[in-house]
Amino acid sequence: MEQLSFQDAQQMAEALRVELNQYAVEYYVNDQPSVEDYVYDKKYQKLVELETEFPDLITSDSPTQRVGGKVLEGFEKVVHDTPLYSLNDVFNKEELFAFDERVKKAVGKAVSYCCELKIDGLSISLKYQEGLFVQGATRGDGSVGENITENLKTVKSIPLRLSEPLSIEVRGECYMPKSSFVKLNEQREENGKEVFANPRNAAAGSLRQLDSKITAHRNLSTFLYTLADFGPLEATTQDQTLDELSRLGFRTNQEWKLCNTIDEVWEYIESFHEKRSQLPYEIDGIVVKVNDFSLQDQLGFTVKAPRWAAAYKFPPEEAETVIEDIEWTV
Ligand SMILES: NC(=O)c1cc2c(=O)c3cc(F)ccc3oc2nc1N
Repeated sequence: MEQLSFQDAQQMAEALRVELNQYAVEYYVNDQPSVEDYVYDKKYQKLVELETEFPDLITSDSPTQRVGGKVLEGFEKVVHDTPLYSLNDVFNKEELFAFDERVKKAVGKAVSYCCELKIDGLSISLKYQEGLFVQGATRGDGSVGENITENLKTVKSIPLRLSEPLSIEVRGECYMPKSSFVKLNEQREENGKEVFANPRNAAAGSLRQLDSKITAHRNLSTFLYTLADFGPLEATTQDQTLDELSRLGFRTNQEWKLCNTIDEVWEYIESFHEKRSQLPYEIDGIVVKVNDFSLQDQLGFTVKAPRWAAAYKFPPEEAETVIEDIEWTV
């Protein structure tokens, strides 16, 4: 390549970064790629050449920073600014309706609920300073988690830079798609390694890697659902929050539904109980949340969980009964 001035290289690198990050949002966040892989790969290679020749060009949001870096000795602890609570489970229609009765009694009126698929992954917390991803952590015990920033940087659906220079904290679920889980276990079986029992364990094992280069190959994804530190954002309901997260470049699960009665909630639950096995990711139920934040504040939390939410749990999916090829003695 002809000798480039630093300024020219800097302009080219910035343009390539913007273009490549946009392609990545289309592919990994919106599942709607606009270019073929080879177009991405060629431009990516060009950026790698520029960054190799001019290392000072490398920025924290460059797509080249997603391949994983140094191997850690261990994970630092992270004290969460606000706790990551767990959810109260309900297991049948009666318990769900009893939850609704408690809510109506406490707030003195019927409320709308935002219903979301309950993704069977790991809770994560992501912090951004002036729009840049600065820290990712596990839930841990709810108050103290592990700093897994290096690993989460390799998760392609997590934006390294937001569409606005905001300082916020968001929370959601990191999971492994069913198809990636099957492929990973096939590889492990071929290499004589122990297979993972389910996608949740596979995701957990992939996020607990001290070598983020391994995490980078596990094809993890995310669905974000909560703003923990709103910064300047003013969402006042859960459905607005989901729209805001999406606008900022986060991957959100689009199956959510605003239900104005508990009967609608029940219909939604029944519909997804049927569709569950066709989803490309595992869910273990439906999360039912009082939609209005002022009502959530009125309801508050118990020691371990919000009073304004319930997790309707599905029974464990019947494992496909695989009849092994029985070796018939000849
Ligand atoms: N697994 C999930 O897909 C999921 C999980 C939670 C929570 O764990 C959760 C915990 C809280 F204290 C409050 C809201 C929550 O909302 C949630 N929403 C979701 N969609």
